Amino acid sequence: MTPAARPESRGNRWLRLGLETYVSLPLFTLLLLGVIWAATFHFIGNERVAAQEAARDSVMELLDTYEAQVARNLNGIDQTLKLVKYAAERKGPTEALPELAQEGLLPPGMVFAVSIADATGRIVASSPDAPGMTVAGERYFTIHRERDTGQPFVARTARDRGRKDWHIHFTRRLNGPDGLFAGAVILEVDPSYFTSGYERARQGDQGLLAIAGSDGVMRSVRIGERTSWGQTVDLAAWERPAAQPWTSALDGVPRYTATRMLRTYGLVVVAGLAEAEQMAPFEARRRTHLWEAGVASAVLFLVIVLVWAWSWQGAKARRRIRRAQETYAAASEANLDAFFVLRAIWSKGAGADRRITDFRIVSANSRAEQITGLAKDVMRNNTLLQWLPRARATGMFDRLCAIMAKGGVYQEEWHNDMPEFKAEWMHWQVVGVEGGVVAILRDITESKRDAERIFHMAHHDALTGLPNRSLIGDRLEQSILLAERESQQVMVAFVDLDSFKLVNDTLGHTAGDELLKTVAGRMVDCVRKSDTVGRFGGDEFVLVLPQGDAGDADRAALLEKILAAVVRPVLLDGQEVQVSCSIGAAVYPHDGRDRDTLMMNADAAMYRAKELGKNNCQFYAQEMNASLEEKLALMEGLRRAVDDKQLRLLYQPKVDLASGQVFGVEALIRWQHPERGMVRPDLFIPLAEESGMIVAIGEWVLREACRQARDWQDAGLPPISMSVNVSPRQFDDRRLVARVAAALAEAGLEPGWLELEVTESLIMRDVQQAVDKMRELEGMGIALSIDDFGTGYSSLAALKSFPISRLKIDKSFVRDLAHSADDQAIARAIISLSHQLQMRVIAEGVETEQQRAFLTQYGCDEMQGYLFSKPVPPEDIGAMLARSAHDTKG
Ligand SMILES: Nc1nc2c(ncn2[C@@H]2O[C@@H]3COP(=O)(O)O[C@H]4[C@@H](O)[C@H](n5cnc6c(=O)[nH]c(N)nc65)O[C@@H]4COP(=O)(O)O[C@H]3[C@H]2O)c(=O)[nH]1
Repeated sequence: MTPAARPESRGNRWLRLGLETYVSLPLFTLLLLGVIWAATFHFIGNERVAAQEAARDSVMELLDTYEAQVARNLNGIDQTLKLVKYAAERKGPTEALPELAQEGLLPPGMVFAVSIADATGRIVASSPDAPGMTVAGERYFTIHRERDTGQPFVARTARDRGRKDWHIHFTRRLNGPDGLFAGAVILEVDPSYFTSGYERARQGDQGLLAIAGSDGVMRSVRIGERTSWGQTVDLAAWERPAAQPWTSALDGVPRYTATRMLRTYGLVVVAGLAEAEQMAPFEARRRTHLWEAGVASAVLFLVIVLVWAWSWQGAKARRRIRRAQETYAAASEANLDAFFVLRAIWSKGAGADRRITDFRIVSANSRAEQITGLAKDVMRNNTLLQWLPRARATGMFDRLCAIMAKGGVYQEEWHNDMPEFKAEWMHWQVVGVEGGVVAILRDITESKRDAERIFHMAHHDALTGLPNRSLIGDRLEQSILLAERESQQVMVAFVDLDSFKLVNDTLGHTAGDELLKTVAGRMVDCVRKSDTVGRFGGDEFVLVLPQGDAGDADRAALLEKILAAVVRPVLLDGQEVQVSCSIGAAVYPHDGRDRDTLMMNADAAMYRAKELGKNNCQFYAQEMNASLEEKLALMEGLRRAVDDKQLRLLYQPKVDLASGQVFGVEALIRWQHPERGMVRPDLFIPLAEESGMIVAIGEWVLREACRQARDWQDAGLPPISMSVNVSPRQFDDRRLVARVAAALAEAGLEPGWLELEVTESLIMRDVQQAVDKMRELEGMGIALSIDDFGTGYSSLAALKSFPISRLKIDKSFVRDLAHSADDQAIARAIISLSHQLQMRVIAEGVETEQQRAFLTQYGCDEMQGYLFSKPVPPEDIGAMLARSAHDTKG
């Protein structure tokens, strides 16, 4: 690994490239080949020069020898001519030859023929004999006759008439005693006589020996084994210095040639050596040298190719490594992670004694600088233990040694407590590499904090900061596991605030939130730190209380404490508010062995507490579940009831007390359950209200009731008012007015025949909102009445502002009217109040004559109850109205 690399300069790049073997080797090879071939050609050149030199020397040597030989021969011939001339001049031509022959002074007749011609050209004596021949026409005879040069004459090679063979004629003039021309001495010589000294061993097959006349005509030429004559040549050309071989017209063979003039005889001797033959040894050596250089080059080339291939592979591998290093350096610089490359420092010794004593920081990137606050150079001069003295104590050093020994990748999240690092949480990734480790470090403090924040948000309630549903579940599970291991108990308590909704609705959500926070704080104060108080949602809290071996009494005491804490008044917006709570508890392992069972049972117990009048706590008992299960089953069935047309409406007549006439009916719902038969509304309406299904059910009731009222009218029955109950959730529905209008429109019923009954507690939750909505309905022509009047806490002021046309005395006051003075007083008060507020008053649940009598006596306007009729199917009402109409007519 290398530290972050700076970009390499162009000069350095070329230098590095030049130093690469795969580049320098071919260059060196070219150089070497150049040297080999230059040396070879130089050597060959030298040898050529030497060979040419030798050839020139040889030809000169040959010429010297040949010249001497020819000169000797010519001198011999001339001596003979002179001798014959002398003898002929002294003794006469005929005497001279026999005398000389007798004395053995004539040359052998095989080679030479000697003749003497007289002044007329007739041969007068000859040896060997050639009688009757004349040479008067020969050129040499003419020359001698015309002039006495005192010199011999050499004629061209020719044939005599007397002799068939070709000869060279050497002649001298004969003078008479008077000094006048007396004839000529003629010596004929075979032309090959002058070239017989040709040595094959020395001159080869194409060597040349020749004698030419100064007239340029060859007297005798020998090339190899062949002798010829008579060719005319340009002697001036032949006389050139023998430096360069040249090609004569004789046979077209290039030769080194040399000539020399023999002035006495007017002859030129020529020696020549064929270039090809002279240079043959050199050519052989040249080929050998070229072959040797070629082989040496090939071997060199082969070796170099192998070395080059090897070095190219090496260079490629090095380039790959360099690129990897550059990439690593660039990547590590650009990386958001800190990189450290550490190389192990080993102790001296061998085998088991040898161990890692420290790590040297070889390389680090810029991010490492940021996370450590140390410059890279400072880090690189450090070892791990110098830099992090606590690395050994914290186990970091040993772990690095182990990773290096094992190899592979090791990673962990690490809560840092070393001041050398500027991050609280780090993610370490350590990779074991050859000779050390690479540590990659990432600052994860922010993400850790985010995760913690998210975890807290996901597991805690935003309002109170208490654990939420999911964390409560976890805590309960943990507590159960612990309790299981240690044979202990865990109590789960469901706490539901009573009347919280009322506070929320009357004082607003801010006050409601404040109340929840206060109550939560009080509950937390009541329990131990190890207990969990969580908010389940809305006004529901859950407590998880590991109990050890506490008994029922202890548990009850704790829950009572919580009840007391919650019920203490709370100051909200300067107003003192008091809420109670209902608590249901279930205990592990008795009431359930798992989380869900315990929760469900605690919930059931809480419902029982509610049923039992609130502000109390209940421990789970098995039978509670039965009603809960039934409730769940009913809820499930109710979902299908509307679609499956299982709902019915019964109608209970309302009677005018003064006239006894039916003036209206109240629509009362029934659920025709497929298995349970007719289910009463007080069993399922609260469930529908709780689940929200009341909105859909209420809409169905409205439409069905309006349709029925219209049907009766269409049947010609006297029009009556139709009362429909509106539940709190239905009343809160933003679209209530629209739904009512739609139901009326759909049925074609005039709004004046519809009356909506709302409960007293409903309109008292948010008086202003209720007034607004009621005014809207009233504006449409719909009548409104207050149901169950007397059970709530209506303020007179509020009551005055409602557009109400009728108050209904709750049947709980009617029931004991005969015996209870209180109920009588209440009934009287309600009647009186209604009248004062210009409202009509109706009593419900009238079963007896006494009740009717009392009500009539105190001015109650209308009544409704079994005394007149129970709720009945629509056809009964139809019959009832038909009857009433008939009676009236009658
Ligand atoms: N003991 C006795 N009871 C009498 C007498 N005369 C009438 N009743 C009963 O008193 C209840 C009067 O209705 P409610 O006070 O509005 O009380 C209703 C009403 O609050 C609710 N309810 C019924 N139908 C509907 C509906 O369509 N919508 C809504 N939201 N609630 C309904 O269910 C409650 C109970 O309804 P029901 O069981 O039909 O019970 C009816 C009726 O059958 C009598 O002389 N003696």
